[in-house]
Amino acid sequence: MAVVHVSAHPLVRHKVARLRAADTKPPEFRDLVAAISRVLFLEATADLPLRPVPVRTPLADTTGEEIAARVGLVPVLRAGLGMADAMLQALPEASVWHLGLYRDHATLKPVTYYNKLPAQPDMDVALVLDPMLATGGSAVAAIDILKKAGIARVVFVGLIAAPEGIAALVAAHPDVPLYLAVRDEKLNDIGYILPGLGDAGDRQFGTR
Ligand SMILES: O=P(O)(O)OC[C@H]1O[C@H](OP(=O)(O)OP(=O)(O)O)[C@H](O)[C@@H]1O
Ligand SMILES: O=c1cc[nH]c(=O)[nH]1
Ligand SMILES: [Mg+2]
Repeated sequence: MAVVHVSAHPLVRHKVARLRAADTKPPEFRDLVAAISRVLFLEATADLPLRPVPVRTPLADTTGEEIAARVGLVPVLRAGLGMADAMLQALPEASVWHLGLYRDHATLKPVTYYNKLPAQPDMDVALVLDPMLATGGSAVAAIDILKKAGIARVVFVGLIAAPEGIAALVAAHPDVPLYLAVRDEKLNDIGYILPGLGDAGDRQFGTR
């Protein structure tokens, strides 16, 4: 059964309120996406393995630790881009694999238009990044692609999730843990999350 982790961090709750507000303009919206993503990244990577590493301080030799897992960040275009930038600042050694998916407005089904996964991905864990988990179709499709490419360990990190999307993702990929900023109430009749924040891609990049 999948682990569904909804952040209890006060900073996340504080920032999500501003993220939702209709009067938040793209520059502030992008800053908020980055700030929330940094907290979620820490929560989603708290169990990464470490290995010992020798360190010479100005005074003595000692043993430190370094992250032993190869981490891939997989932003789902467009809206996942801001999340990946924030996480890459925290872990610059991570690889970034871009996946282009958009949701067809009529069918609500995901359409894949770009895939920059390496031919032989050699990552230990891939974090799929998408601010919005609505019907779950896009997240399920992104994870299908990663698993077909041979990635054994996948984690989903999102900002706002509808119960319908969580259920669809857990049903399709029960081995994939979810790290979320907030679980919302429901989808409206055209597949948008309520109360949500509108279209996360448009709000980050000023397109409408
Ligand atoms: O759970 P789902 O029902 O699949 O919906 C969620 C998807 O919709 C949004 O992308 P969108 O299609 O708006 O593309 P964009 O990021 O380019 O705006 C969002 O960023 C997710 O990828
Ligand atoms: O509410 C929603 C649903 C899908 N995609 C978004 O950007 N927002
Ligand atoms: Mg969009």
